[in-house]
Formats: sequence, structure tokens, C-alpha cells
Amino acid sequence: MNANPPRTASSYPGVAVTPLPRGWRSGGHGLPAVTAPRTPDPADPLLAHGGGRASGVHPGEEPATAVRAEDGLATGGHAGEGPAGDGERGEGVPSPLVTAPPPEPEPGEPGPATADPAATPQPETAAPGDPAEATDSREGEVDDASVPTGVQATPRRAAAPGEWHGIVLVTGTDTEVGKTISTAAVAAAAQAEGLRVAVIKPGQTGTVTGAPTDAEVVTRLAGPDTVKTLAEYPEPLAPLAAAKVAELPPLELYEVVDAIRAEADKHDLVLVEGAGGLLVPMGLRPGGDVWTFADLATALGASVLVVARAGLGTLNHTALTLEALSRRGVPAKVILGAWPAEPELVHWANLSELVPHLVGALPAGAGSMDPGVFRRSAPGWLTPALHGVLDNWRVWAEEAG
Ligand SMILES: Nc1ncnc2c1ncn2[C@@H]1O[C@H](COP(=O)(O)OP(=O)(O)OP(=O)(O)O)[C@@H](O)[C@H]1O
Ligand SMILES: C[C@H](N)[C@H](N)CCCCCC(=O)O
Ligand SMILES: [Mg+2]
Repeated sequence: MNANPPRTASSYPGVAVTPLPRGWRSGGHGLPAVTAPRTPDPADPLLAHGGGRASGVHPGEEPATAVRAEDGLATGGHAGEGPAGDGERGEGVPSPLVTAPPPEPEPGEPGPATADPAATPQPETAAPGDPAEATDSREGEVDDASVPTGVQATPRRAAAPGEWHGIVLVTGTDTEVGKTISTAAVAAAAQAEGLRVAVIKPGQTGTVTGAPTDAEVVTRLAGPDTVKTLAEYPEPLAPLAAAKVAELPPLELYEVVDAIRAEADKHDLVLVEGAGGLLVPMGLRPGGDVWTFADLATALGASVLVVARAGLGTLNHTALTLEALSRRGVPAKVILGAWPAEPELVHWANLSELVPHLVGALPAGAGSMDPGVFRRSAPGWLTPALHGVLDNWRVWAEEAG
């Protein structure tokens, strides 16, 4: 006898109106949404991986002040309860996922550029460490350690809390979770809204395998205005390890920051895809210390999308990633990279836990779609926060289940 019989969405907490199973408490407990946000502690070694600066908190600002996420979702509720705001995580209960607001746009900042439909997307690749690809954002700086936190970290076009314009980083709970497909979906939805979109892959590893690069996949599926890879390494390893074994220059944090900011000057949305998960060693700082994708997020003051699996094990991986971002004061939301065609008990259970964090869910197989179908479908997989039209998880679950 099957202990976990298939169920419909309407029988699951968080996406349903039916009562919870006995003893079931839903709504993301165990995930950081129910914990108070940590105030970033400059002495916290996690805030300064490899001895680098801890940023994301700006001079004169109160760090990690919690505000409620505004993502336009009529969700986040619990079984037998109404939409978000009801129940134990009710109105006035702060979400730690939107913490220190990103900095205000600089005075005189130009508005969003108009879309250029004539632009031809072309993946570009710079040689690792190619100085022509990224000017040094640290020009004129004195010493890395003496620079006040965040002074150089102001993005050209910052997004307000809960908004996903400007520079947005895409990480995952692991490698092979659907970061590239999700990046393509967000790019497609944003382009459909008329935004000029760039996608940047700082470190592409595993080129020796002959598989399409992430830039090629994004170009095929979404065709953003600009797609760039900053460095390619042959072996399928973390970028820093791949650079070492190939004896190629590792990615340098501030060259990557500059390359991303340069695209932010020319686009409304710059999606930056990491490699593997949040704390994968990406490259070296000028002083020789390791930097991670989390360091890139704090250096840019950017929000982060976390692409997660839908199946067993995702709650822990997602909670760990969100906690690491929360303690750095980085706003974050979650996308399910591949929702199965035939979801089982575990998928519905995980969905109910993750709904308060979710801003998107892609169907498994989306990456194999015809690009035209992919582009037309993408807005339906994403909430309005990500330029999509998905505004009710219960309705989505009924259709997806
Ligand atoms: N929604 C999806 N539809 C189709 N294929 C998918 C989907 N999500 C993931 N995949 C497949 O799973 C694999 C991993 O996906 P993807 O390349 O997006 O991973 P990733 O998280 O970007 O990994 P990496 O760390 O290597 O960049 C790929 O082979 C991809 O084709
Ligand atoms: C090659 C692979 N597909 C990714 N691009 C790199 C993943 C690095 C993961 C490192 C790790 O967490 O152990
Ligand atoms: Mg990828």
C-alpha cells in the first residue's frame, strides 16, 4: 500500500483551503522567515569571507532593519487560513528576507533605458582576467581594508526592497538546480515587459565537457539584449579551483563588480548567475583572499534569487542559503527550478513550506521547450515581482498539480 498517495494541490497546506493534517504546522518553520533577522556583525567571519570587507550595510544606515516583503503575492497563508498576513506569520511580523534596504539611486541617476528590439543577443566571452573587460573599480582607493564598508558598493541603479530591477544575482542551493533555466525565464519575462536585460556569467566552468555554456542556453531560450561570460575554465569545478588547475587567472572580485556595473549602466535588469551555490569559491581578491558569490552580492548591494529543488532535501538546503543571505543583510527570494510533472507528497509539502519565499516555479522540462514557447510561458511561472503574472500559488498549484 502506498503510504504517500498522490494528492491534489487542494489537499495541501499553504496552497489550500482545507484543514491541515493532524499535527502539521505549515508555513516555513525551520526556514529563516520565522526567525528574527540577524544584525550583520562586522566581526562575523561569514561576513568577510577570506578576510574581505563586510558590506551590504551602508555608512550611516541601520543595518538589517527588517521590513515586510512586498511581492504582490496573495499567498504565504496556511492551510485553513487566508492569504499571506494571516496566521502565525501575520501582519506586522517582519520577514528577514527583506532586510537592509538597498541604497537609494544616486542623484542624477538616469532612468531606465528604453528597450531596443533591434539589439541582437550575442554571448560574449572575455579571457579570464582580461583587463579590457573590466576596469578596476578600486581606482583611487587607498587600501582595501581601510575602505569604509559599502562606500564603493553602491550599485548604479538600485532596486527598492521587493523590486527586482537593476542588478539581481541568481544563486542556487546547489549546482544543477536550474539556475540557468530560471535566469532565462526571468530574462524572458522582463524582456516581454519591455525591459532591457543583460545576463552575466562571471565564471563558466566545465567547457571541456562540450555541453552548451550557460550563456548559450540563456541566449537560445530568452535572447536577452546582452549575454556575457567573463571567464571560462575547462574543468567542471568551482571557478577558483578550475582556474588553479588550468593555471589561468582567477576571477578578481572588483573586476567582476565593474563588469556588472558597466552593464547596469546600459540595461534595466542585469541578471548575474553564480556557479553552484552561494559560498562556492569564485576567485581571489586583489590581496589574494578568496571571494564567494555572497561577497559579490554584498559588494554590489544586490538582491539575490535562490533557485531551489522541489524534492526531498530542499528545505534544509534552502534554509541554509537563506540564512547565509539574511545574516549578510541581503534580500532574497526563492524560485523552484523544476516543478515535476507528477508531483508527489514531498513536493506539495515542500511547496507549502516555501511559498512565503517563492517568486517563481518552473516546470521540469522548461529547458527543453521551443524558445518561442519558453518566452511566452515564462511570465506564467513568475510572480509580478519578477515581471511575471503568477499572483496566486493556490491557483498555480491546482494547474500544476
Ligand atoms: N526547468 C527545467 N527544465 C529542463 N531542464 C532543466 C530544468 N531545470 C534544470 N534542468 C536541467 O538540469 C540541469 C541543470 O540545470 P542548470 O544548467 O540550469 O543548472 P545550474 O543550476 O545552472 O547549474 P550550474 O551550477 O552548473 O550553473 C541541466 O541539464 C538542465 O537542462
Ligand atoms: C561544473 C558545474 N556545473 C558548476 N558550473 C560548478 C559547480 C561548483 C560546485 C562546487 C561545490 O559546491 O562543490
Ligand atoms: Mg547554470
